[in-house]
Amino acid sequence: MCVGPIKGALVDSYVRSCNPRTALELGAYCGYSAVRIASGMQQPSSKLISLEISAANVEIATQIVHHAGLSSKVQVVHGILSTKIDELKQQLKSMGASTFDFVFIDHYKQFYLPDFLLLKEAGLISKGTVIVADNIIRPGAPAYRSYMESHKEAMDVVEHKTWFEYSSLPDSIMVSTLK
Ligand SMILES: C[S@@+](CC[C@H](N)C(=O)[O-])C[C@H]1O[C@@H](n2cnc3c(N)ncnc32)[C@H](O)[C@@H]1O
Repeated sequence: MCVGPIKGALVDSYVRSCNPRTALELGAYCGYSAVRIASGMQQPSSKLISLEISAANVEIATQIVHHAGLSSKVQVVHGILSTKIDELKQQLKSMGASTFDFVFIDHYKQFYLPDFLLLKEAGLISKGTVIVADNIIRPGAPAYRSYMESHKEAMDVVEHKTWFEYSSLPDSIMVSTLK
């Protein structure tokens, strides 16, 4: 499911304050959050790369992005992070960058922590990178949450209590900024 309007507005506010030139999304689904994030990226030649495991979703998200007039800003890429590290490094290099300014994590919850650690190990995130992670409570990413809570010396961490998309059930979004 997509992040929805309530949490989407929170994500928007972080995109605005971070004003990223380079952004990465893990989990495109139908492209809803990609359109929201890219719409807030105001720097010239800014770019969002959205990784998606499902080929069918890649096709749908690409069409939605095109329909929103954002094809020059968003690339929906078929695959998973562990097989795309070199490609992402090349993409960043072509933009004169080496790390992502903003990351939205919204794919399978058990991949949150391993993929965050992979981004760190690969040097794709660095001081100042803002990492926004959805669904911390529901369905829940407990390993990611406890890692963030126990590494506050390396990151500024804020957990926003909110609601699971299109419901009144509790959820939270966690925002970590690398120190
Ligand atoms: C919650 S949806 C994403 C919603 C989207 N971010 C939005 O708000 O519009 C999760 C998506 O992650 C994809 N996914 C699951 N595991 C993945 C992985 N390891 N890498 C990339 N995408 C993955 C799923 O196919 C699904 O489309």
